[in-house]
Amino acid sequence: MGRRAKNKQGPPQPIKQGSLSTKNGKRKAEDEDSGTLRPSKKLKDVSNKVKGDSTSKSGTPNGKGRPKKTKEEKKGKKQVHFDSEESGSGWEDVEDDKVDLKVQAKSLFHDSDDEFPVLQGDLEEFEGEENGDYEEDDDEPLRGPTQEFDFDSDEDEDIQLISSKVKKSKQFERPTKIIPTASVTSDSEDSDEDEDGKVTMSNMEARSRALDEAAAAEAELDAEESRQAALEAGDEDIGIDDDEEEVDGEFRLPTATEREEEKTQGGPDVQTVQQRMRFCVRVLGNFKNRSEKGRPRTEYIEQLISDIANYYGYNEFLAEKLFQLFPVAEAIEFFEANEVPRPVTIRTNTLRTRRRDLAQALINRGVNLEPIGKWTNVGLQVFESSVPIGATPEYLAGHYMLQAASSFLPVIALSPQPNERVLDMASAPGGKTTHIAALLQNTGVVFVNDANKARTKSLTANIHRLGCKNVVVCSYDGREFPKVMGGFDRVLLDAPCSGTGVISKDSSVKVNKSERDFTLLSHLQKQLILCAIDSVSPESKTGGYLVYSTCSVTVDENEAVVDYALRKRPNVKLVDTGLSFGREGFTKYRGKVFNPTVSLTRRFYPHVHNMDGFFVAKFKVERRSKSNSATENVKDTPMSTIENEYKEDLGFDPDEDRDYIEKAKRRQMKAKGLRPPPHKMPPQSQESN
Ligand SMILES: C[S@@+](CC[C@H](N)C(=O)[O-])C[C@H]1O[C@@H](n2cnc3c(N)ncnc32)[C@H](O)[C@@H]1O
Repeated sequence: MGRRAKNKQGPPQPIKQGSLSTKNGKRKAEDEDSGTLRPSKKLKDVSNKVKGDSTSKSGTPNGKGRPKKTKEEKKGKKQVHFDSEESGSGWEDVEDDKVDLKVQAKSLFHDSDDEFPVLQGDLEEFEGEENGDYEEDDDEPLRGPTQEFDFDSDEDEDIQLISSKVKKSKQFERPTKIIPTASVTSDSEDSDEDEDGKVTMSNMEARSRALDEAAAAEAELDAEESRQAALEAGDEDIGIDDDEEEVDGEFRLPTATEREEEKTQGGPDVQTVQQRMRFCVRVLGNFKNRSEKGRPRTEYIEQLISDIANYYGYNEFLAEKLFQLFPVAEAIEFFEANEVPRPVTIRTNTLRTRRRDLAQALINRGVNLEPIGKWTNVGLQVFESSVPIGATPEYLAGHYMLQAASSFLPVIALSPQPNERVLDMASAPGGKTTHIAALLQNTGVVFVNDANKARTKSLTANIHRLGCKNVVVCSYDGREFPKVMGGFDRVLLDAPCSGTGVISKDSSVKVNKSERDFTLLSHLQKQLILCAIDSVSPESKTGGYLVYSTCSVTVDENEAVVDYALRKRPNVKLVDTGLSFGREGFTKYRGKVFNPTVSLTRRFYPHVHNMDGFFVAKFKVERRSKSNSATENVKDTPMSTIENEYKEDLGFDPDEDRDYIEKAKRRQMKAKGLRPPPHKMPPQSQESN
């Protein structure tokens, strides 16, 4: 067994243990119908990391990230409430003049912040309350801290202290926090043990946090270690207890005929699938010693992917795509983590208040919260609340934004400076926009754009609620933006994506994405990134940066796009994101080799960081030298030309398409009883004639 395997970090815990699972797969439905719980313990033992409170997984059949009522809730215990309305899958109603992508892309995209759009319909509840007072504050915003990194601040401890005083009598369970980094852990100021080393009421909080952090750092090391081991050995001994062998007993991989038979009988039962997954993971962990003679590795992998798809409710294509991102055992952890909601987090709006004051105000209302971690000085993690967190007077007064922790990352990487001119190219519903405006302290200007006009309504509402006064909202296709204006100090492209990082919030992704969707998305992202680069001013005195981000974990939407941009724009280079944690981007993936600097990009995973899956890349845009000015400015280039630039990479062959169109036209004419014109010979054949 791997040294660390015995000691592994627990799973990313949900806000309240026991309110898990957004399963919508077939197995889930069966479980619920039969009233039995999904017996996941065995699997968790295999991964030896994901040890969530499986017995309490009651699950929700519809997914959409809304946890089903837990036993605690039914008994009347408190839970976190959201009153914010969930928006649609996004990107509906985009003008259809670019039929090629826009039409096809409808409903392809996923918006990382869709879960927390502007509050609607709850205002009446608070009429005549503090709300009015806050409105007066609009013209005199409180200026909060503008730096994201403030490691000297003792604010975290203060908030914890306030929080712990209020919580004393409540006996709250302490779920695992969002995972901080090893570097943060080593810096930790929380080792404030009493001199005699005793645990006291005053140091308990800090000690438990320090333990969480140490465990988190350990988890990151574990993952790294197993990745390295897998790469080096070409085999993945994932450290399963040897006595597990006995539990497997005589279990063996079914033959192709047996699998066919199984299908005709309506598929295997959930126990069989579970046992088989566990078995395959074990065999693949030490293939030389555990595999059956004559059965190749691919057979085990095929079986495992098919069972994962079945068990977790994915289509096989996506199950395989996601499986391929990780070593075998870690893949299971990833799929498991997608069954658990991520922690509820809020971002303090420093234009209106300070985090300490906000924390105090919410604690007074019965909200149990803590600072997210040292990497942000504006984030709070909400554990429990007796009030709807999306409808408190503080929320309505714009003191905070309900925002996933991962969504802070691109803005931290962007690091806008006061008085700069910033573009947020795909911005609705505005989680990152309002964060940018706050970091600019309402100075400079933020142009915020979204191709979907309907979505700019919630964007505008958020901008007003949070008191951002330096924002100009517009609605263009981002691919046209360089033609509209340019010269920005910094640009954020939080690109439309497949949402494979936010499956715990929107489980429909599990079944509604096909290979073609990923091709189209990658195509659009490549077009957008070039336009985003060309919107940055290389002359900027303070900036000249682009941040590209997605809430997806696939390589096609991330490293492949970044690598493409590096090839097409020799005047840009990747730079450090400034984020103190996250895994390095892939520089090699399934036979593709990317620019080595792609390792500067960062990946975030639910099973590692207890955040939504996310990707962040930061570019520095430099002046074009004469030698590289061959690549025209997208701004001055017609869209048709820009699209042609992608031809070779995207596998679209216009000549081939022309032929298909021609054939289709001829068929149509024949069907109408018309005689099609004689078939035109392709130029080459004519020449050879
Ligand atoms: C991931 S979401 C952005 C989330 C936003 N940055 C936030 O933090 O709230 C992607 C957005 O891109 C928009 N979008 C899709 N295609 C676009 C295009 N061609 N140009 C500009 N925006 C586009 C979608 O309408 C969607 O709102």
